[in-house]
Amino acid sequence: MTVMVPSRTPALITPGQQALDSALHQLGQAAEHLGLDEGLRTMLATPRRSLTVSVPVRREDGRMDVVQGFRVQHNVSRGPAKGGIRFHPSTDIHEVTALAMWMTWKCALVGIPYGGAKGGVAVNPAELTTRELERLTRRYVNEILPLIGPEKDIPAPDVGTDEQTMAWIMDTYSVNAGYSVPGVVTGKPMTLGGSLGRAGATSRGVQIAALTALGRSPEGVRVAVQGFGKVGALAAQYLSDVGCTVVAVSDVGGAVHHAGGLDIADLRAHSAQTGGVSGYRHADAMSHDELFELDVDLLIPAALEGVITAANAPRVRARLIVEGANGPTTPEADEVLAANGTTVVPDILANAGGVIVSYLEWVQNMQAFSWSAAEVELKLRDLMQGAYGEVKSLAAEKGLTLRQAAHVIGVGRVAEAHQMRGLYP
Ligand SMILES: NC(=O)C1=CN([C@@H]2O[C@H](COP(=O)(O)OP(=O)(O)OC[C@H]3O[C@@H](n4cnc5c(N)ncnc54)[C@H](OP(=O)(O)O)[C@@H]3O)[C@@H](O)[C@H]2O)C=CC1
Ligand SMILES: O=C(O)CCC(=O)C(=O)O
Repeated sequence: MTVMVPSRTPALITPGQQALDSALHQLGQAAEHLGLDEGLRTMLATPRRSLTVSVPVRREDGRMDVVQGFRVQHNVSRGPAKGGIRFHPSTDIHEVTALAMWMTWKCALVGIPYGGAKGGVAVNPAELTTRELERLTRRYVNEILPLIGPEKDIPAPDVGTDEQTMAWIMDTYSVNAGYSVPGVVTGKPMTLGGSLGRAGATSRGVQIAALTALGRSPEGVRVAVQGFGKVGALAAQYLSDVGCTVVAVSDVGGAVHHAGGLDIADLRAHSAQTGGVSGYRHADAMSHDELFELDVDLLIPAALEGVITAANAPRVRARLIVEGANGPTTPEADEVLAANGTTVVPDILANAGGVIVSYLEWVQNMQAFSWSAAEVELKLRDLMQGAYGEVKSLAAEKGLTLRQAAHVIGVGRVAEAHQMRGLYP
């Protein structure tokens, strides 16, 4: 594909700005391929609504901390805004904007009737007690209350949040409404209207994407996973369950490696007991950087953005990368990987299982109805495999990478929605 893309800033300041720069670069490439006019490109590059809030949080010792929170609705042309809420100390408005933009293309790519959003609070949840976290979550929700709602903008879990956080969000919104509104948030506990299959949905989608991309028996396929949270740990588990050999995983505290394969269920139990993978007795410690350079067949980044860069991409030996995380590969790294013949299944396709089952949860909530685990799994599989097939065909037809093809499809569908709704009143 011949591309004219926005010039890239060499000296970037925050990881969030770097993520937004990557997202804009990817949009620029897709817009060029689609021949979108300047006005439409600007609309698609610009979030519809961005809210920055100050969130006071009363600490157990009586101290008052004030942290920043964000909710960005990137696009709502295809339906209500949808996307997770992240609690992480380095979150900023730029990162949340990039993540919201990726949600827009992701929902369009897999054909679910949503726009894209994301939220974040610049806080380290590991440093707060449960009571402090609850107070923080409720106050943040009160601050973003005018934006969210089951027909407007539906949050979900992301880094540092979980189904307990979603339960507090649902309760805070419902108390304000005066009645229970389960459809305001997805990724809820089952008892509050959660869906069977949502907890493992992103990882199940990663597994489906990985097995489809491999196109051969998973038996003996060697895997390394960066990030051992909600997405990474279950992706490792599901791949191990079908015969892959997961040789290394990492979390913030370190990486562990065992060439003969890790017992993922046992390692998950160790991590739950000790707070991390480090110190697991059936594996050796290795550095975070070494994990990316292991001689494996499949590498799954499942933590944060910008971890595969121009600096380490030349040393990546995996032939296949399946992006559990959002934005783990920079555009410069993409070029290196493509030149080296490494296939990258991009985030907006590979990790779409989460938002797909969130959509199914929301549909169930809106109809006060529930599907069985098997029904949810079937619908997830259909949507994932359908999207994968479309991306692969377009990539082959036009000579694009899977990321370029996925963006052309996602951006193209959103552009079409804008055009049909009438761009220039
Ligand atoms: N949850 C979901 O449904 C979806 C999530 N995603 C994306 O998947 C990624 C992970 O999200 P999720 O699993 O929910 O988040 P979690 O908070 O559950 O887990 C994040 C994991 O990443 C680890 N981590 C953070 N920084 C590093 C690092 N520098 N090196 C190694 N490990 C690191 C954390 O370690 P520690 O535990 O030690 O802090 C933790 O194990 C994010 O990019 C998210 O946007 C995408 C689609 C849906
Ligand atoms: O489940 C959802 O609604 C969104 C999940 C998410 O934040 C993501 O796909 O990045």
